Amino acid sequence: MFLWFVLLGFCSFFIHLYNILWLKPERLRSKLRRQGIRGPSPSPLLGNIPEMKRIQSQLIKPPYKDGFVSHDWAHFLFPYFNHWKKEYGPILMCSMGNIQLLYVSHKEMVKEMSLCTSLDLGKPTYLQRERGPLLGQGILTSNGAVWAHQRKIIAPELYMKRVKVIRMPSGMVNLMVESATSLVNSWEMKIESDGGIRDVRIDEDLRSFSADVISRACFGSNYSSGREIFVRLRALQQVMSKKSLLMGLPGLRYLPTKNNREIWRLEKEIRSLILELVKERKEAIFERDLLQMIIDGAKDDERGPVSADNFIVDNCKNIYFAGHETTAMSACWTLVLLASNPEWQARVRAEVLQLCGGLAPDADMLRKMKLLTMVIQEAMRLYPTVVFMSREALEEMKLGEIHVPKGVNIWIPVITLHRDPDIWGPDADEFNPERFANGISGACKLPHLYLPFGAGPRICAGQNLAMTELKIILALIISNFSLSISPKYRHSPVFKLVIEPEHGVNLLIRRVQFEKCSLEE
Ligand code: HEM
Repeated sequence: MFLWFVLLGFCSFFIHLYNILWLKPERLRSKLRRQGIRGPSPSPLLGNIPEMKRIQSQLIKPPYKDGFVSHDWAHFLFPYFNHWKKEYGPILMCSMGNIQLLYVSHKEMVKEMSLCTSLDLGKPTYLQRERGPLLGQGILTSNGAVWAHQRKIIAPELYMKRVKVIRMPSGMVNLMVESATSLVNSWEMKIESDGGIRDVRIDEDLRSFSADVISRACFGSNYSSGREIFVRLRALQQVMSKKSLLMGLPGLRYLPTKNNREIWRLEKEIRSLILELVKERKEAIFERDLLQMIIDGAKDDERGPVSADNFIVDNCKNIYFAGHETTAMSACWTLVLLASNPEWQARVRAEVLQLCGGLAPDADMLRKMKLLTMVIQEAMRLYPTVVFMSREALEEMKLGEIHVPKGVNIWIPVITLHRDPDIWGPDADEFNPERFANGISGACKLPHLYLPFGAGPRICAGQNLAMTELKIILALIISNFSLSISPKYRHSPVFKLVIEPEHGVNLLIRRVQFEKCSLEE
């Protein structure tokens, strides 16, 4: 009898595995196939992961040339998609483990998706499973009513009018200027001690700046404790990015591998640090910053105290993840572009100095920085930190001419769309901020395909805060220093959940001989 039950248990387990690993994805594929959508044949357990690895390994990267920044990097990151696109067209299907993907670079369909407001088109559910330790069930990964509740709490806090006067005594702009000024001062000290010019590794400094800003926006007076959390979140992101290509493999995250044990440790530490902060809050004076909004929002969550804690922890982690690396890396790529384009550097510097006249930028000056805005927009076109816009059909739905079955993931390759000569013209691969002189709609034929902040109801909630932060740090750097590419710099953008410089960014930095533009006393 016992043996019979064991045998039955084994059989049900294998039938279940067979169902989730092969039958279910195959059903989705056959529904797509019947509509004429094609793609590479998947293997049962890994889908197309082995072929992805094979194509990637066959790719020969051109050798580095000192000081040379080529923008032709996108196809080195995901060569398999380009390879398959040539064979199967702009809408193709493929699988990562048991995740069934629809890769869509078809312009009309991307437009349809950007405009789709249905809650049936949500964030991929695998994100909660696979990136759980980093993102949990916060605003970035949740769907339906849970997401709508989180968006209602978080998004209004990040709107422009709030960014200008956000609840800290001196306002968010001044706080950002304070953080940016301390970075400028630290570079100045380094340069002086080196006799007027210094080779500086800028990416870590920009990460610290961005961490500082977001800690202050989120945690107000507790921002130094917030930074402790950041250090661990960054470490968690690094560990988790190591396994991103295997993400579709079921059960992998439960194995006590070295990586997973590190992930679990960091996750636990982050959780207790955030909850400690919340506890301190309850005992201290009431403060109206983003953390307080999230704590108040958690009270409306009717799923009990454990869920309220998860609500707070997950959303704090989400704000960190959403706003930290993205902003730091966007600033980094913009500086690389300015350093390798001295003409634009001089034009932006002249604009900032003319508008600021040696003073710290305020909201009004920032609004008038047209050239700087154009440069940032062009940098985010060539180096979008988030390279795919991803969605899942949470119910069967029609997008364009395609009936997308429930459970199919849709990936829109932002990098490919941002380089398409049909959209941007023959100089699509070149740095030319002039194209944004008349805004995004003047820059290209299909403005809804410019997606650095995503699109639709899930568009980046922090884009105003991000643009303000970028303008402040870049204005202060460019008005105080002149930049050129260091011989140490090797241009190699890589994907680690966002697009990062593989070997960091080294720039040669000199003081410019103008009046210093810093925080006004
Ligand atoms: C240059 C910097 C930034 C870039 C490039 C960026 C980009 C993005 C992108 C592409 C998305 C996904 C949109 C989609 O799937 O359609 C997103 C979502 C989001 N971002 Fe940003 N982001 C930046 C900075 C920030 C900052 C500073 C914050 C907050 C402090 C923030 C908060 C969010 C939130 C909360 C979401 C989730 C929105 C939702 O799902 O409802 N982002 N961001």
